[in-house]
Amino acid sequence: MKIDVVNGNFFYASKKIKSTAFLYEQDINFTLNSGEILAILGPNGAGKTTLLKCITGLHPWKKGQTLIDDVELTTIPYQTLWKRIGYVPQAHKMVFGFSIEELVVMGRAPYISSISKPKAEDYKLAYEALEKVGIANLAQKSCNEVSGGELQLALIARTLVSDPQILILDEPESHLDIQKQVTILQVIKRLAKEHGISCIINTHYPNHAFYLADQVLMIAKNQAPLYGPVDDVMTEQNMQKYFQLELEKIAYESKKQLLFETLVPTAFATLIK
Ligand SMILES: Nc1ncnc2c1ncn2[C@@H]1O[C@H](COP(=O)(O)OP(=O)(O)OP(=O)(O)O)[C@@H](O)[C@H]1O
Repeated sequence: MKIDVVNGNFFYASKKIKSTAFLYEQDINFTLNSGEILAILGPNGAGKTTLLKCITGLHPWKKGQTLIDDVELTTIPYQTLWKRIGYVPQAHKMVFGFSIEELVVMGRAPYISSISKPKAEDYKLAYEALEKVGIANLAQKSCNEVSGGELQLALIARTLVSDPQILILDEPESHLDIQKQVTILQVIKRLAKEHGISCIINTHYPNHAFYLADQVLMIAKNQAPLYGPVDDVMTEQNMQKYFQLELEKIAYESKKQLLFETLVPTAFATLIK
């Protein structure tokens, strides 16, 4: 599915917070086609999580709009919308009284009527989703007995089980060991490239944007949002400006073929000395 954000901007306002200063220095605009991956990068507090919530309508835009296949998101019925969108929030260690399998089956909710129970087919799909993220062996464990990373993988499986056409992930790799990070990145890339799912991912790892993304949206306080193809946006100059950190781009080559690029903080060199 195609997602457009057109002139989007937002501010938090409540009885306590009177300010109506926009969070983003300039309005957010981007287009993401079916099967494309957009990585959102930015320092802590730049507004990445807020942006995902605005894109999905969880926080209504104060200005601008989200279009799904050219239809204004707010006009799409709630249940139809959440069959299309899978949203994986940042993982927190939550206390659930459920097993991992039950947690994942709950992802089928948009397909199950409020008076029915999940059927054998729903459990089969849940098991397949758990296999996809590599934790089918934990199906019968209680959510309280697994690690933060394992719970994160279960939350991703819960999203996959509803067969979304758009996948929105808020720092899905943040609690995962390096092997599981690679698994998750491979799963996301496969879902996009083989199943045509459009993915938006918040990440603190520039390397993951290099590996995964077709496009990058870079945001930071008091900086205009930058949006475009990975190589155009993720330059040493832009990273320094948006993250206040000097980085050097290094190419990883094999047999004179560029396999991927990585950004290394130059400060590491002085730490080693
Ligand atoms: N519910 C809220 N009410 C008021 N302000 C909020 C609320 N949630 C977030 N903020 C503020 O909005 C700004 C952006 O927060 P957000 O969580 O979107 O940033 P982020 O880029 O996702 O950060 P991080 O990388 O640390 O997860 C921050 O200054 C934050 O303090």
